[in-house]
Amino acid sequence: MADLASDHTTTGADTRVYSLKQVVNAALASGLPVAVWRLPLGAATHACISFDKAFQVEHPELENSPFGFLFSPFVVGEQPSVFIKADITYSSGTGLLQFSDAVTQTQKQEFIVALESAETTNYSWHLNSSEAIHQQTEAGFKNAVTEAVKTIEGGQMEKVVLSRTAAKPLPADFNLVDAYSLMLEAYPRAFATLVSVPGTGTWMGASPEILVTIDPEKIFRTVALAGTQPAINGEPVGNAIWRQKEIEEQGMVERYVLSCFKKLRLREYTEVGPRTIVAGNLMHLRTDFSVDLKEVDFPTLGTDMLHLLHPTSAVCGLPKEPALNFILAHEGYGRSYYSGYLGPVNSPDGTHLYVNLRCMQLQKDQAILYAGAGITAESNAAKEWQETQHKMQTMLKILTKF
Ligand SMILES: C=C(O[C@H]1C=CC=C(C(=O)O)[C@@H]1O)C(=O)O
Repeated sequence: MADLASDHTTTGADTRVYSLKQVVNAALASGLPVAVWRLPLGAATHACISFDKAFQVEHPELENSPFGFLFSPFVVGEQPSVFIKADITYSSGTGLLQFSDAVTQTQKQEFIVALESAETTNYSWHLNSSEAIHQQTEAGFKNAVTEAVKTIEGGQMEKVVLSRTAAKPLPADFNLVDAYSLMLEAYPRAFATLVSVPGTGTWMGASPEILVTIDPEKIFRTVALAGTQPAINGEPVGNAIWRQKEIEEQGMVERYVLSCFKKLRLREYTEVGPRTIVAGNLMHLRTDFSVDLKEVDFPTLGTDMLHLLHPTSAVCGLPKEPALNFILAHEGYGRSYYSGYLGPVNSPDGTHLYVNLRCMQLQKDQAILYAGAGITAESNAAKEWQETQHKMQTMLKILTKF
């Protein structure tokens, strides 16, 4: 282990090399909020830690935000949108920690002491203050799907995304950072996150769905993602055959993205797809949208699209309002941060907000897995239930590795 009594500068940088486990455990031991992320196909894992224990934002604004990590629920206002300001940053690429100018010498020294014992001890993660989560039964979920199909046939909406939870006991030797590392390996194409905030709780996930990203070259991106079928090992994605139901379901998400551009009177965008993509054990249809902000003068596009898009038709439905009301009335539980959004804002790699899918919430002794499925007039309740089971495999596979 590094010599902790010496060899660190008194300004921004600490010259010692740390492991991700040390950094996360030191944050947990110090009672601080921490977020960890790895971009799809990214080589390095990044983390940020805030000394502010409960920083909440009412209406996230991307353009003027300092560097930090945003964690927002499905229903804005039902849970807080948490912002983990990057007081301390870490990258596995260098193994170095960086302290922002806002960090005092005392805070820095205390954190360095916490790092000392952080490699070996298995610290407990931050828990949600109201741990009880209502479970949706198989019969309850299928009834909700049947009701949804009737409502769609009645013309009140075109599509609604219904979801459910499943509680799984944590294996005796479960370790938070080891689980995250297993997830990085298992899902190299996913946006892989671990967020742990005092009072808010701990979530881990491997999302396939961009909500809003703006890279350092000032390219804005979003996607329309929908339609699901199991990926067949070794089978080229080009051979995938999609039913009319999935094509229409994805088409609705695409139309919704286009309607948001239209609302903002933005015409200069690029649209590619839909194409088949692989996400873990599943395939989806995805259309990619991009806007070059160097050429289009629209400085607030990121924030404007974020608020228009969320919750997208991939997690809520179409039209948005009746679909949301249907979810709140029939889903039978609160989604909390599942199908909300999360990611770094104004990091050196830009802003990368993804939809919180293929995720689990870690309680003291169990994991709560979340998954949903898009319901249209063509939906069959048994198949939709099975689809949620397939989606839950993404996190289940990680739990069974212990
Ligand atoms: C709602 C989820 O997935 C969405 C994203 C892709 C495909 C979906 C679908 O085919 O239903 C969902 O809209 C989830 O993973 O819980």
